[in-house]
Amino acid sequence: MAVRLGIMGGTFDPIHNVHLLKASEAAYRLGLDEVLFVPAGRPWQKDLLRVSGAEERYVMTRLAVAADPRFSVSRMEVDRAGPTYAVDTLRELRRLHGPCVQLFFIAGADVLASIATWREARSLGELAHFVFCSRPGYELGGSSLLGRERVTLLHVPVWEISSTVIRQRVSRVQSIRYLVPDPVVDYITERGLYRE
Ligand SMILES: Nc1ncnc2c1ncn2[C@@H]1O[C@H](COP(=O)(O)OP(=O)(O)OP(=O)(O)O)[C@@H](O)[C@H]1O
Ligand SMILES: O=C(O)c1ccc[n+]([C@@H]2O[C@H](COP(=O)([O-])O)[C@@H](O)[C@H]2O)c1
Repeated sequence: MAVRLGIMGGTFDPIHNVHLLKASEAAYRLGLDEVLFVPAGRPWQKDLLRVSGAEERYVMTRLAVAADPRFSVSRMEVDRAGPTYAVDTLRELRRLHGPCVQLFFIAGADVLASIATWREARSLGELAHFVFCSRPGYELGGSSLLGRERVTLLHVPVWEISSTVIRQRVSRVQSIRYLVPDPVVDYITERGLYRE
């Protein structure tokens, strides 16, 4: 039987508990065998001068998923030169795993509105099935670009957490405990990240 592989892409600056909740819900609801977290190396649609180093974001992602045997982390986008495009990642995963794997790209509802701006957007639906999760402030609707049969809409218990909120809380010396996994809290504290 084909392996069902979830791909959880993100800048993860830092990774937070909603990222983990979404991956877990998608794994449960779609019967995924594994979810691969893929920290973006150079997320070209974000202000790169304000994004933490890829290596730090990769380490935080490793720390966050370590306790869950369904989750793993890929360095593929961190190690790839140039701007990070999902289309390259999906093609590389297809090449690595061959035709016996089914790919499921997991994203938040905000991505529905912006996916048309992604590199080679029209090819994405041919490379993976897309799973969009509810997110406060964003409509969870269909995608004319990807096509109905290539998309699953997933209602997850929503939280108004974002990496932006986490960074702001750290800079204001507010607690982030229970918003991000404990080992990530400790790493942020030890490295003095987001203090400004
Ligand atoms: N609260 C949330 N609910 C649902 N999806 C979310 C939520 N936060 C992030 N995501 C999704 O997780 C994926 C990775 O997002 P990202 O790493 O940019 O986190 P973020 O919290 O959106 O970051 P930032 O606040 O820095 O923009 C994206 O698909 C995004 O839509
Ligand atoms: O392929 C693209 O052009 C593209 C443009 C913007 C975002 N993405 C991917 O979307 C995922 C979430 O991105 P972000 O910027 O919300 O952290 C992550 O895997 C990014 O690499 C991909």
